[in-house]
Amino acid sequence: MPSIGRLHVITDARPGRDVLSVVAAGLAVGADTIQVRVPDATTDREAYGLTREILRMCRESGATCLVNDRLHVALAAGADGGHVGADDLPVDVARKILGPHGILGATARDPESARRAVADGASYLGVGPAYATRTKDGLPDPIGPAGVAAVARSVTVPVIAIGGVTADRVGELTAAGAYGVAVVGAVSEAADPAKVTLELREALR
Ligand SMILES: Cc1ncc(COP(=O)(O)OP(=O)(O)O)c(N)n1
Ligand SMILES: Cc1ncsc1CCOP(=O)(O)O
Ligand SMILES: [Mg+2]
Repeated sequence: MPSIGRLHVITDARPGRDVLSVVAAGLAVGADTIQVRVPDATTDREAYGLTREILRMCRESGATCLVNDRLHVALAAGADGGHVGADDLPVDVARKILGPHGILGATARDPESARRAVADGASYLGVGPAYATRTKDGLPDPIGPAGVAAVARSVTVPVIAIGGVTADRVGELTAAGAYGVAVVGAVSEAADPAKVTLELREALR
């Protein structure tokens, strides 16, 4: 049975990123969950192919493979689940599609939406943006560790903090009640993605 994991490396959907080499580097040093997140312009055919390759890498490493937004691709590829936010299928509908055993992440930034997402079938919550981030445009203001704590107090499912996460910030996020973290830029922008992933892994101990 795949686990939700504590160190989620999310593929960088920005142009010019070497996604597979970053995934390989992260898996080699302990990333326990990979989330496949692609540009909106990516075709389903391309998303499926990428997911199948990343799933193969995850199976070799014993890591969990999730797909962002496109649950049909997750199902078609045989991934372990998916992640939905405000612009994606509603959580209750996503749960119906994934079935009772799939891992379903949902984005939440306050206790009310967090409780609703869990009631609707979320297995874990992606909570943030915890800090400012350049990776995704149009986000609301960061909620900080205090905002993560408010959500973590309100639910019993794992909280994965996301948004501007770096190794030096992991301690305050786990102290706030986060079970784990999700990272894009700190790993994908690193000269040595494996080194940064290892630092994140160590910070989660
Ligand atoms: C672990 C995790 N948390 C939050 C998100 C954000 O998902 P969403 O709000 O659907 O935004 P997009 O990622 O689809 O742009 C996530 N992907 N993973
Ligand atoms: C997809 C998403 N949702 C909230 S923040 C974010 C991007 C996180 O990227 P980074 O780890 O580089 O801040
Ligand atoms: Mg989404």
